[in-house]
Amino acid sequence: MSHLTRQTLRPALPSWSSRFARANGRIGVLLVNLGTPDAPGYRAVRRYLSEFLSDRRVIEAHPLLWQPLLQGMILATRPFRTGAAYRAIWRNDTDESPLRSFTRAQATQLAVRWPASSGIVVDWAMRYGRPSIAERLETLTAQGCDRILVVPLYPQYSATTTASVNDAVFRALMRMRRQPAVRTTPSFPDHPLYVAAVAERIRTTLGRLDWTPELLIGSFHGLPRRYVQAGDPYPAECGRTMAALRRDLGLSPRQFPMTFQSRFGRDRWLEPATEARVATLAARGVKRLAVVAPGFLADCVETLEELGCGLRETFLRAGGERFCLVPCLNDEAGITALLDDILRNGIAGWIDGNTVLPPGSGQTGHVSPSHWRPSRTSSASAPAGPSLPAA
Ligand SMILES: C=CC1=C(C)c2cc3[nH]c(cc4nc(cc5[nH]c(cc1n2)c(C)c5CCC(=O)O)C(CCC(=O)O)=C4C)c(C)c3C=C
Ligand SMILES: [Fe+2]
Ligand SMILES: [Fe+2]
Repeated sequence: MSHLTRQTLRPALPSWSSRFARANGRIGVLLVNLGTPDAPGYRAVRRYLSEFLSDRRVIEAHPLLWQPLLQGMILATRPFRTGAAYRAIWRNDTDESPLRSFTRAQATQLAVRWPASSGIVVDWAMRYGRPSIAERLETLTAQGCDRILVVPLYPQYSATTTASVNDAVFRALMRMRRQPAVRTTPSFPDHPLYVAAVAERIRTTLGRLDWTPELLIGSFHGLPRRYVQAGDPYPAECGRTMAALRRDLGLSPRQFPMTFQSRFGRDRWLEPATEARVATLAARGVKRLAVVAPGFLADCVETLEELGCGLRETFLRAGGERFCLVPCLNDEAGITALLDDILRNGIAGWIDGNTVLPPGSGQTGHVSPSHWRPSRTSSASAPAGPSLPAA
């Protein structure tokens, strides 16, 4: 049974010694979100946007055509507008963007369930900006992680997000002589714990209001339509999330429609567009509106500024009277339970119960207690929904 030996508690080794004296046999878990600038000023935002919008998964144009446009006109102007949006939501207490604070908090809370003494090291990274995926993979391997689970924090798969994270991981591995074994986790658009956590967030938030929304909108980040025509399953996965949430909340598509926000550039993007739909609803006499953004696991500039400020203003200006933005899961207990389940599924065969198996032990091992597997149908239950008028 020596191969089942539990990892002993070891403090992180100082970097000079870890290079030479590796504590092998650990499992690394790397949570990855999109990324965010280091500061809301022009230079930091420009640097971030330049990295983000140079990703060929995000902008599918030939660099010879795209780079002159990006480095010229777009990065000369866009950072002012984007920087103003970040300034409006910047956390002055910690001097960072909410996305970074919440992503760190999600990793910290998961690490409480899986402390270093379990043989599992939980860490986090950003696809664009810092901490980078390459840097955190180096750190994890230096801490003795010879198996690494990468968890892209996107419930719905898109090549622009999930695949881009995986690209960056494997690009970083290309520079390593001694690579860890790596697994990446699939999207989870109707994972019961995800659906239950978002539905609960909606119920609690709307339950605290002293008014009743006439309509709840589910707004997802948009995507150019041609990416979908080329095979990106993103809108279908958003649809699965909406179907599961509607089931859980007992709402119809009319009471809880799906929209897409954040058009960028001249291409046609997914429709209906959140902003246009909200303006139309207000013009048709809807006075009380609630919005939730289920595709974002953490509040960020897209939710807090674009929806919480911009969309609110659009609605009120067009005749709306009450507006509520449901917060993302952020650091709620529900997200820790979800990430814990994703982790357990992801490392199946690498641990037995809560004991880390040594690499190459040939043990299948098992983890409990997850019963979720990616599927086309949700098994979410259907407790009472928020009180919205009938469709
Ligand atoms: C062509 C451009 C873009 C595509 C495609 C795209 C897809 C996409 N993005 C997210 C999640 C987030 N995007 C965020 C910000 C953001 N996104 C774009 C452009 C595209 N996104 C830009 C230019 C920006 C910066 C803000 C702005 O200038 O408008 C964020 C917020 C990050 C933060 O720090 O708060 C998130 C999160 C998804 C899920 C997605 C595809 C499905
Ligand atoms: Fe985006
Ligand atoms: Fe946006």
